[in-house]
Amino acid sequence: MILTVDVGNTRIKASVFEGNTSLENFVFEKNELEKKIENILEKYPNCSDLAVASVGSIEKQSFLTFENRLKVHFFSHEDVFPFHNKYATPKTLGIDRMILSAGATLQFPKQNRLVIDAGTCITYDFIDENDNYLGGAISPGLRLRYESLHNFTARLPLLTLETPDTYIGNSTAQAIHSGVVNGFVYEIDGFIDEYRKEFSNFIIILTGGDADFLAKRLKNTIFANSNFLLESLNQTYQYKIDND
Ligand SMILES: Nc1ncnc2c1ncn2[C@@H]1O[C@H](COP(=O)(O)OP(=O)(O)OP(=O)(O)O)[C@@H](O)[C@H]1O
Ligand SMILES: CC(C)(CO)[C@@H](O)C(=O)NCCC(=O)O
Ligand SMILES: [K+]
Repeated sequence: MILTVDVGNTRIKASVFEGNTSLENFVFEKNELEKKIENILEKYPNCSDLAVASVGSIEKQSFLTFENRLKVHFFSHEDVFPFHNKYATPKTLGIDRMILSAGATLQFPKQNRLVIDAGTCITYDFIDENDNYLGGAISPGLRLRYESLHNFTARLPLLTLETPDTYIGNSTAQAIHSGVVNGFVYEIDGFIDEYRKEFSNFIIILTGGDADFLAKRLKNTIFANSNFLLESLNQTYQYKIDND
């Protein structure tokens, strides 16, 4: 059994895998890390490996305490990945984007793939049918948009996610919901349309904390898999073991 841990910008997600099957998922805050992992290992004592991808502030050292019980692997740019990295600054490419791209490459061989992760940030990653990682985009996520409007203006309230009735918001609240939610949806549909102009065929993988909310609102039909990063982490770890 493999325990996979995704340290995101906001929260931590973990899953226990038996082969390719996820047995249970966990979500927790950064200050609970050690205690939560202890609990998971108590419940699943057959975990033999711990695979971590972190874009957050948590470093490798935080996982060293588990090394006497499990094989711990903290993913970095030094690892083997199943794609050719064409990013001009490969060392600064987020490890979450690398894991998502590895998962897309391994799960959907020999085709163009676009991965959209709607989390704290929205990230777009494109891997072509020859397994070249080309790059993509980074923009603010849904919650970050609500928070930025409030934090960087004098008068805008902090609102929580609500689906706007129309794109013509007729009050401050409706205008904000329209700007944030419709803007979010138009952006993603717009990017997909742009990729369609250049690549006739590609599969789209939508993941992240806002994936389910988004999937039903996009013009383009896409299947959401909010577990894709953890699944990819499990697969990239197996790939690493086979190719080291
Ligand atoms: N409890 C929650 N805390 C934070 N965001 C949440 C929560 N529940 C739903 N969300 C939604 O999920 C989005 C954040 O996604 P996610 O949880 O994937 O972020 P994350 O943990 O920071 O991971 P990453 O850094 O990989 O994006 C927010 O825009 C928000 O709308
Ligand atoms: C874009 C985020 C914040 C998304 O989690 C992360 O992938 C990151 O910190 N990336 C580094 C910059 C880059 O990917 O080019
Ligand atoms: K993200």
